[in-house]
Amino acid sequence: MEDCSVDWSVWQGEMPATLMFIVRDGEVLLIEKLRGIGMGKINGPGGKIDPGETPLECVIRECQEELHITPIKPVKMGELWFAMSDIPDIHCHVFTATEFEGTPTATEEAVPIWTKIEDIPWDKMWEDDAHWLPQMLEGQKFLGRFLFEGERMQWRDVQLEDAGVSGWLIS
Ligand SMILES: Nc1nc2c([nH]c(=O)n2[C@H]2C[C@H](O)[C@@H](COP(=O)(O)OP(=O)(O)OP(=O)(O)O)O2)c(=O)[nH]1
Repeated sequence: MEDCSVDWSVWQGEMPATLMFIVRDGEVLLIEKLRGIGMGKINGPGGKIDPGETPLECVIRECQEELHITPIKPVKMGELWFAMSDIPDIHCHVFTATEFEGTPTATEEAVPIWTKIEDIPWDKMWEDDAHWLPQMLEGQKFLGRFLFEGERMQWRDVQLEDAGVSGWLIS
C-alpha cells in the first residue's frame, strides 16, 4: 500500500457516527441499509451522532429507529477514522452487545438480517470491514484508519487492543 497522504496526528473527523453489532448464538444482526451513506450495502445499524448526543446515546437511538430494538449494555469496541474524498471525514464509534429488547423489524431505513459469522457477505459490505470486523467479533478492541477515494479503500491501518484503544479520540 502506498504512503498515506493524511496526517493522522492532527486528523479530526468532521462527521461523528456510530455502528452496532449485536451478536447472539454465533450470529450477528446485520442490516440492508436502505438510505443514507452506504445505501444498498450490508452493515450494522448506526448513523450520525446528533448535536449534544453521546456516541452511546446515538447507537441506542439508531437501533431503535432502524430496527425497533434497544441494545442492552453496549460495549465500545473500536473507532473507525475515515478520510474520505467526496464527503466529510467520518469518525465512527463501534459497539457490540449480546442482549437487546424488542424484535428486529424492517423499517424505511433498514431490513434486519441475522447472519452466521462465517457467512458474513463481505462483497456487499464496505471494503474496510474485512480488516476489523472479524477481529472485533473475536473480542478484540481496535482503531482502524482508512483513506477512501469514493467507495474504494486506498490505504489502511488497523491497531488492535491497547495499541488501538490508546489512540481513541473519545474513551
Ligand atoms: N461498516 C462500515 N460502516 C461505515 C463505513 N463508512 C461509514 O460511513 N459507515 C457507517 C457509519 C454510519 O453508521 C453510517 C453513515 O451514516 P448514515 O448516513 O447512516 O447516518 P444517518 O442514518 O444518521 O443518516 P440519514 O439517513 O438520517 O441521513 O455508515 C465503512 O466503511 N464501514
